[in-house]
Amino acid sequence: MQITVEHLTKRFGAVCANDQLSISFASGQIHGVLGENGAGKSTLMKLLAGYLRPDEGQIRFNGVVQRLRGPGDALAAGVGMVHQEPLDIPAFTVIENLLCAAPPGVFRSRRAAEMVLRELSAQLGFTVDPTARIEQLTVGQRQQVEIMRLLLCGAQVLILDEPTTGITAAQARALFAALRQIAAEGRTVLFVSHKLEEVAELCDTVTVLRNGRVVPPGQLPMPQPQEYLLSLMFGDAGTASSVYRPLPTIDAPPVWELKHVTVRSGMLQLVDLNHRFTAGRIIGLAGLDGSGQQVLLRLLAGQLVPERGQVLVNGRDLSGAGPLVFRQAGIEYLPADRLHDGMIGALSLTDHFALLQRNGVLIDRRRAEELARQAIAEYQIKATPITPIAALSGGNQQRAMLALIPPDARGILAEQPTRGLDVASARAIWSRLQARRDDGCCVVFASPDLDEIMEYSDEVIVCFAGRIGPPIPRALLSAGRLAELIGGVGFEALVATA
Ligand SMILES: Nc1ncnc2c1ncn2[C@@H]1O[C@H](COP(=O)(O)OP(=O)(O)OP(=O)(O)O)[C@@H](O)[C@H]1O
Repeated sequence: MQITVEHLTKRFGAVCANDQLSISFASGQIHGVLGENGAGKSTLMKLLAGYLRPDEGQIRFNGVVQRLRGPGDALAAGVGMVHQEPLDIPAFTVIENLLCAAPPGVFRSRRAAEMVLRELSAQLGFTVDPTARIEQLTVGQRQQVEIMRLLLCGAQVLILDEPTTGITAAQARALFAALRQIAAEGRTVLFVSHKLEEVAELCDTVTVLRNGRVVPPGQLPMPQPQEYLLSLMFGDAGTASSVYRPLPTIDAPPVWELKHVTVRSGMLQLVDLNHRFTAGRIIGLAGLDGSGQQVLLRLLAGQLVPERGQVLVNGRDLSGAGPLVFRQAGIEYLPADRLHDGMIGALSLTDHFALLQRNGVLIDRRRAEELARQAIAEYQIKATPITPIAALSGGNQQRAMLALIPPDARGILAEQPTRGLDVASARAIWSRLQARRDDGCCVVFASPDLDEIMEYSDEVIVCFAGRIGPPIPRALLSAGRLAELIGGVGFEALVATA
């Protein structure tokens, strides 16, 4: 199905998120949509998928003008969208999600649905068990469920908003192969991303958005030179060099110390951990999805209680204490899922500062607003103090979450700190995290992106199949060696020499 938009415009108050866009996406192809955070990509996709209504302009599917009243209309017309944060029901199984979202009459019975799902999953090379509960799945598997749900509901156009965010390299490969198959069958794929390499690898065309407009006006065939696309996306900022600042050598005390700790989360158990996480360091946790990084982060945040052993925070034994006690001890946790676990989407930055006030039952609203204004200026957040957090772009949400960390924090735990962010926003986040490190904070982060691990860590800890390796100084590690360790090659020898 061909999608065409003409003079499409969407405003949010004073912000013109899509400004007179005119583009056409041909069927049977994969179309990349590139742009920095806040460029207007998600807005365009939500207009096409019926989640938003345009202020001006037209949307045509196969030449027919559409008046979409909601996502149901768009899907009935053949357009489905996979969101950055999957829109599934975690407590339901895969098959229950499929059944409750499908229009009436699509599946004859639960068994029929299960059979169709298994077939499609095998055909697309996915690894989804129809009887598993969504909350037990990885982000990558949840995305696979969403894609299959939309295809089974008849989508001829698949929109994917930052689909490789938070999934493993293997899942990304499976996704790309599936998308190529889907396009080869004549469907249209719109692939929204910040990652140039992915667009270069996968897409037949690219459309670059900047400040709500298409630059240059119209679609470009792929391949295009990377430098050219970067300059379209960011202007001069895109070609600036990395913000990595090496670490001065220091002899600092540990923020966290683990002594013979054993901890379990679901099926995964980390046994006999003995690690020190030193102040003034950035420590990257590398590993395949589900190798133990998240369990370790949650242990260090007080969200998981050890079965055995001691967790010392700034020298105090906090084994068995909960997250509140850890926060009071100066530990902050930045979850990957900013909107569900990190902040409250319906509340503004002012509301969040009000929630953090520690002065009894009275809220000093004026003070909260003042702090929100300061944070907006200092962290360059594109929002007002009263904009709901959910309305901010991913990069602005992440800046807001960082701005909420109190200045006296001693340890910051960041799960995928630049998840879904473009190059410029990622650099901004990293220069903030480095500033925190320079102030003596210990920053521990997990990322599926090996380049990010290599670029920003002072020390790297490899997690492999529930085992946590010793810290390796970044200077002693090459990208190739890291990739091998993540796959288990040489991991035993590394642990043995520690
Ligand atoms: N519901 C909303 N209310 C107010 N402003 C909004 C809303 N949705 C988007 N915006 C604003 O519109 C602009 C474009 O946002 P959009 O989410 O489309 O950008 P994006 O390119 O998808 O960014 P990202 O890559 O971070 O997801 C941003 O300035 C954003 O803050």
